[in-house]
Amino acid sequence: MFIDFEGIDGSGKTTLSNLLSAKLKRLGYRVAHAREGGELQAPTARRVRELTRDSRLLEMSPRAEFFLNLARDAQQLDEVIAPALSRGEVCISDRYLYSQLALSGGGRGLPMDELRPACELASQGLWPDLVILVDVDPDLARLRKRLGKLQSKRASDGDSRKGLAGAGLAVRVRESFLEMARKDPQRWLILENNDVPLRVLEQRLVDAVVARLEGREMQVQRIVPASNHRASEGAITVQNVEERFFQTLDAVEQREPALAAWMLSGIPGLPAHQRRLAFAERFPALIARGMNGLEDAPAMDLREVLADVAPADVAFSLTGRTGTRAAMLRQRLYAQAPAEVLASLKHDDSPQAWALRERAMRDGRLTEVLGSLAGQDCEEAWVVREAGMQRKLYADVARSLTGLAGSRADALREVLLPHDRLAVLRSTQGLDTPVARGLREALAGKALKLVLRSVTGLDTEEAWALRERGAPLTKEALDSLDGMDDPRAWKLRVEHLERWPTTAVSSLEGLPLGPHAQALIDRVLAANPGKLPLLRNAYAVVATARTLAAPASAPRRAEVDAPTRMEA
Ligand SMILES: Nc1ncnc2c1ncn2[C@@H]1O[C@H](COP(=O)(O)OP(=O)(O)OP(=O)(O)O)[C@@H](O)[C@H]1O
Ligand SMILES: Cc1cn([C@H]2C[C@H](O)[C@@H](COP(=O)(O)O)O2)c(=O)[nH]c1=O
Repeated sequence: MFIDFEGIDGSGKTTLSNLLSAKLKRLGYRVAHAREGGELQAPTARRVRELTRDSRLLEMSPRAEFFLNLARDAQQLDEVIAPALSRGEVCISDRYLYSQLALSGGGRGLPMDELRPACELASQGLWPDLVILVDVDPDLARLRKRLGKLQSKRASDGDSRKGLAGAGLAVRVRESFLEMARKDPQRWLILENNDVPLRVLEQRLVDAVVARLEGREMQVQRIVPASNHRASEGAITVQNVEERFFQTLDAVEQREPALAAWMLSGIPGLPAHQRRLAFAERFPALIARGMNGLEDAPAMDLREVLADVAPADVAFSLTGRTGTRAAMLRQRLYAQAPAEVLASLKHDDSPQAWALRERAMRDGRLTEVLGSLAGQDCEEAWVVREAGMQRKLYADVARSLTGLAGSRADALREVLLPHDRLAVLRSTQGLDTPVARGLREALAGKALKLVLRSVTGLDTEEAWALRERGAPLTKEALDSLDGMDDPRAWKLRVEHLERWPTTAVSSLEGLPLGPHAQALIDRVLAANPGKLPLLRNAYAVVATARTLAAPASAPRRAEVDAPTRMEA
């Protein structure tokens, strides 16, 4: 029997397919997993995968990507899946040709009718007996994926081609999977993975698969394990969002405690701080990292407490923090976490910041010093950039130009472009310079997410045109409105709030809670009950607005543009 797992990135395919494989083996079945532990078993397929993920290949066309992905699946089929099936084993696959239909058809917009015959050829007529669609809210999938990477200390995908189109791609891919499942109910089983502990899901999955293996008919096409969300509790509104957020957090803590700790990231105010204290011993690194953007004294106290157990995360959380306590903490952390300490100095031109940079240069940490230079236009900074160019540290030099306007910076960007276009694009965040505009125009079709990020907060005709073009496709168009009160910002939020509800709300962060903002939040919450990332963002907006409105003596949030949202 051939069992395939499908679903968007971060939906839980790898986790659940591995759990199923292990359990079936324990039950005595002979099982082959074609992507054991997440690694494609065929070496050729692994090489093809590297190619499709390489972000330098920005010109890779949707058709070329499709055929490469077919090649990967054909190789897995010929080398791993077909032989296992012919040995009479149960063969489990983590993605198969349906992924290519969903990505290239649903995601990239190629005509499905033209894709299917090519998939048929690649499959040689061999299609799974059972497809498990692990279905999840795309916002939650991104959160879990990010959290998983933080906890396993794996590097983020960074510039993998995968992220470049923006988060909207996963939304379209998910819709495409659901459509395929709807049309082929005998083959597809949908397993909902939003608010259920993994062990419960695993059991339901094993029961369903064993029923199939024993020739018993499956009774259902969608497995929706009992959820903690109780509609009977009434609507969530701005008025009760604090109470409902913390109630929900309690429930999340029961099933995914690390996620609960991470959901507190960047939320100002005493109630969130008290919950951080309660989580700090169990998840020091997550709690420390999640204080990025918080400027109040209790947050600084907690950083000092966590400094020895989670030095890198505490250092990261100091980004944008100035003042004596932040400077002393950096001094203390430098020996254990020099890269993070230096990265936290972006836009800091204080004497203490320069003293640390000089120390790091003496220690031979050129790369890290370059990472600390965003926004610095003094001669010392240009000397370091020159040293970076001599060492061919092109991406790091580009990073050092982040947010820096002017002809000198643009001239260096021109030099860097042939080496690393995405790094240069990233450096144009918030800039309205000729190079920034030219690059955005050239890359909007290839790296829409980064292009939209680079116009965050920009109030130019070019930025508005890009947002209007991007908003139907991906949520990052609304991210780029963060804290903007312009009528065009409101229009975009309202027009696209059904598609990007979580982001329509988070983009209000930093704005006062006027009637317009309250009405939007209430409307989005009412339309999306039980959507966890949305509830978190709604509470973050409300808590931030309350903090900003509080008298100056009360604990306050950082600057309005500080990153208080969760990194996802
Ligand atoms: N129900 C759940 N409870 C807790 N954690 C979960 C749950 N489902 C998934 N996760 C976590 O979410 C993260 C993503 O899961 P996983 O890697 O299995 O997804 P995937 O679909 O294989 O993603 P990708 O296609 O990007 O490799 C993992 O860290 C996993 O542990
Ligand atoms: C670039 C890109 C790809 N996908 C899909 C298409 C492929 O089948 C898989 C490859 O991913 P994996 O990490 O090897 O499982 O993902 C996608 O969904 N989004 C993208 O941007």
